[in-house]
Amino acid sequence: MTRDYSQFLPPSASGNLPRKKTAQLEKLGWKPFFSQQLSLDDTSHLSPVRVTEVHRTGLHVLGEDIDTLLPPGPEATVGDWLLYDPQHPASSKVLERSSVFERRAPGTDRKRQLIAANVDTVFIVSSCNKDFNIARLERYVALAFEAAVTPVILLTKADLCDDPSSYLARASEISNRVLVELVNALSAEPITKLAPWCKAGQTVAFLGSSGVGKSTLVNALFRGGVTDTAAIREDDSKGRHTTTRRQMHFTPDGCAILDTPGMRELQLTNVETGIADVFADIVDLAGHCRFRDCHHDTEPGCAIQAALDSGDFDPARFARWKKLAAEERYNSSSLNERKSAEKAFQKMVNAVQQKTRKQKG
Ligand SMILES: Nc1nc2c(ncn2[C@@H]2O[C@H](COP(=O)(O)OP(=O)(O)OP(=O)(O)O)[C@@H](O)[C@H]2O)c(=O)[nH]1
Ligand SMILES: [Zn+2]
Repeated sequence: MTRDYSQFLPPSASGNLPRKKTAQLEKLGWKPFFSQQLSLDDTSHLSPVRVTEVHRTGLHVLGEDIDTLLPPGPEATVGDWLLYDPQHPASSKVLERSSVFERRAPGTDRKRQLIAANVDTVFIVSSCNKDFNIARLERYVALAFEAAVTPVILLTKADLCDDPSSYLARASEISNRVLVELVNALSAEPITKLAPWCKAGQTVAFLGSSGVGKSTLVNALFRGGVTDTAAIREDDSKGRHTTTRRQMHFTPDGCAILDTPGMRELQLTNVETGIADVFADIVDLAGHCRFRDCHHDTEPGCAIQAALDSGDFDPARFARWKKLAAEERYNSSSLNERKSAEKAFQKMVNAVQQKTRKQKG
């Protein structure tokens, strides 16, 4: 009798899927990270599929010879990988994500909203003009770090600027973990400059303010031939027409570009570790302050104040870190926490006003 020992062996990079199947999935962005999550039992009756669009009526998924709409059920977003169960499509399992962009919904319960999953690289786009803002770039880099996505900063409109190298120098100081590229998005440059991150099987996304050139860059990657960006009209469950945009496109090079409305509106919430990564040097220093809850203002034994005094530290960068960290605390706090903070503040204002009145009277 031949025994099957395979279940005792560590999962292989290609998992338990046949080579032909893997090759098809790799075009959609399949990686060893996902195959390693599959058991033999899974692959016997389930198929990996990737979510390319989220509709009110369900999830549009692509896989090996699969192009279908799953009914609502799995808590998934664009870019997610699911194990499609043809018998019970609504209970298809979501595979663990290699990265995820998410945000907290406004309101009391602050429910988590998934924006995009399994993105490999995010291009943070700004222009060599008055759009350029270090604080904003730092915020986007923190978001990327928090999502576990590699950020690359692209500075567009280099062709319209007299001294692009000064912008390059300033952006390069943000973090030694982030590469910065100058680019003229209207030329052929994007194809060559972005090529290292836009290979077949890679998934990329773009972040940046309006007008910085995101669409122009995407168009360049499609060699001007984006065919499926146009709005698609579909019927929702009540037979009404709704307009949606295709949210994942594949370039001629086979790179997936993830473009969801949510990505464009991303705010800074729950990015505490991302901020700590961007400002790792400051966080390191703060660890040397005498008090664990040091505010780095006037406390004795403050390592940050000492570094600022000695001129080792850029005070503007320190100020940006303080602002970003405070904003993050505010955005991530619950509505109740905010209300009680506002109440406490109002109480203090009232007390001060009363005291002033008494002094006057
Ligand atoms: N000269 C020059 N013009 C550029 C460059 N990048 C973008 N533009 C122009 O800037 C304008 C805005 O570019 P878009 O690509 O629409 O900007 P966007 O970031 O997609 O903007 P939203 O769609 O509002 O988010 C367009 O007129 C582009 O032609 C560049 O590198 N050089
Ligand atoms: Zn301190």
